[in-house]
Amino acid sequence: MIRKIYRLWPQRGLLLRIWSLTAALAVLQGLLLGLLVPILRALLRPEPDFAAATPWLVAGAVGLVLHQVLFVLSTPVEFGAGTKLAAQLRHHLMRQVTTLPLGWFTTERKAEFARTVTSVVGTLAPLTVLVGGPAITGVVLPLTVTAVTFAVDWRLALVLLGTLPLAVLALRRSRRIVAEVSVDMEVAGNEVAGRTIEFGQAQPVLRAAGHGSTGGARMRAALDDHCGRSLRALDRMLFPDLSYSGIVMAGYVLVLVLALQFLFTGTLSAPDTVALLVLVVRFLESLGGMIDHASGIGAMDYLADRVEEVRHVPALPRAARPVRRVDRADIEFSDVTFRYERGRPALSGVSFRCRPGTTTALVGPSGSGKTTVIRLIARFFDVDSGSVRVGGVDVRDLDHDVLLGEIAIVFQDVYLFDTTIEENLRVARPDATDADLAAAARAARLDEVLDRLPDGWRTRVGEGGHQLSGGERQRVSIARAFLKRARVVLVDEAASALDPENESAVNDAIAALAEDPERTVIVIAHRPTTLTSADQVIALDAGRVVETGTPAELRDTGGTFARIYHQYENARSWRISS
Ligand SMILES: Nc1ncnc2c1ncn2[C@@H]1O[C@H](COP(=O)(O)OP(=O)(O)OP(=O)(O)O)[C@@H](O)[C@H]1O
Repeated sequence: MIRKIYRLWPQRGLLLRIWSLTAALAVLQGLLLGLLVPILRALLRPEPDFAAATPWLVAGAVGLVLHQVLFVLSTPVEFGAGTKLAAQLRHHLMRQVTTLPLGWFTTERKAEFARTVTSVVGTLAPLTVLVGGPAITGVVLPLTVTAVTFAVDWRLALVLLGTLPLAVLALRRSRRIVAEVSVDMEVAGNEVAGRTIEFGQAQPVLRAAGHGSTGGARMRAALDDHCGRSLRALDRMLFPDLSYSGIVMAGYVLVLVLALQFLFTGTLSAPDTVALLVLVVRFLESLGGMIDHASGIGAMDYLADRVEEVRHVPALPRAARPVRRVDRADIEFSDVTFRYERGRPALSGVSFRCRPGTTTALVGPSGSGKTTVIRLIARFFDVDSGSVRVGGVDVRDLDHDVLLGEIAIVFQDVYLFDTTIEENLRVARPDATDADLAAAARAARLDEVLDRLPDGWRTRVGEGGHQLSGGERQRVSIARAFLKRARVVLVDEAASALDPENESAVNDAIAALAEDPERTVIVIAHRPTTLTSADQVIALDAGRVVETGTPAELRDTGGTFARIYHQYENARSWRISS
């Protein structure tokens, strides 16, 4: 356990200092107790021999001072150590996720990662100090006492030594059960949290149905389940707790009986018996105290596994000698096949080429693989076979930062940081001048939005950008692409209807992006205007390219493109007439 936690931490200096001070204090305590043997031997006789006891008493006094000094030294090291350790691990995890494939960041994993960085690390770090320390004492002190006992009476030392593995086995069992129970309780806790949110949101419905104060059945079921699981958890932990205490107690009784028997048979002197009984009490006390920390140790085990899960996600493989320059921004798929973790291949044998200065429209029914094409260009994932090339270089051989520096992605659900519009644009190029910002805003038709907002560039957009409409957020995103001077722009056009002003602004902005002869634009197209203005259309179906050509060539073929084009046209005329 201690080794597992130790390996988990990126910087081990602080942990090492805390734990070595704790271990040193435990060894010193055991040795100080051991001094009782020569002291009692010298003093507990018909004629006490103070001269013989004096060096041991002096050694004891020096040992006590040393103990106090170590204790004073360890206090400031431990003070705030939990917070420092949490910060170290959090920084490490944050660095680690920047190396992961972007495809790893699904909604569930993002939530899980947020929980790991906040609550899991926040609980684990203080536990390593509050529980890790006593756990080390609980092992080191009994071992030191056993070693001292060996020097006095090997028979009793063997009994102590025999108690240790039995106690460790019982403790392990208890720890395993705590870990299992923790998972169970977390599932029940998440269910209660989910039902509580639902309960809050469903208040109008519940009240309309006359259940406002009594609550919904699902909420009650979740609470009952949580209560039931808690009681079962307590039941499950009771037996291992009792068996551990039983083993420790049996060890104590056995040593007591044997010590008295050795005393009365004359094989153990009275002073040694007294000293050994004191040692044994301390041995059992610190060993017995471990059960109080069993749940803490079990929790540490479980939390450490959760952190390990994130730490062991394989990073994107990096080329040994990555290419750091791309001359042209053309994109080429050669016989690409790709499958997500589960399911059938999302793309099979896909080949196409997009030249700089052109716009390519990707079309196809839902699930045909359009988004996957975009993800593979930005190397969210690596292909299973074939290759994706940007500027003639396989994206796996390109330096990842260079690749991402060339690409701008305009998602449907653009995420904006909870700060000003200006800061949100500067993410694309932190050293941009005001003139650069203004030019990018003009090209993306964001300037019209800024003119309307009372605080202009300094308008805060709210969490995720919710203070702006979908079309306005897309304009911010397109402005970022201009500012970044990205030579590859990948756009996922909003599938849902934008208001006419936003729609025409976003259309114009995408068209303006395509005017740069060095830029390659690929759009997942959902609007007839985008489809007709594209230089090339690639129609996908079930992960395969089924048509490639210009819009004019494909419009009257009766194929996938023609069908989708007419559907979009019909939807648009329906919207206009309704
Ligand atoms: N993260 C994922 N994990 C597993 N399967 C996925 C994932 N993303 C997409 N898929 C599957 O891959 C296939 C292609 O999906 P993709 O999102 O590329 O299609 P699409 O044409 O963009 O669809 P839509 O128009 O609905 O967005 C689908 O069968 C989809 O279910």
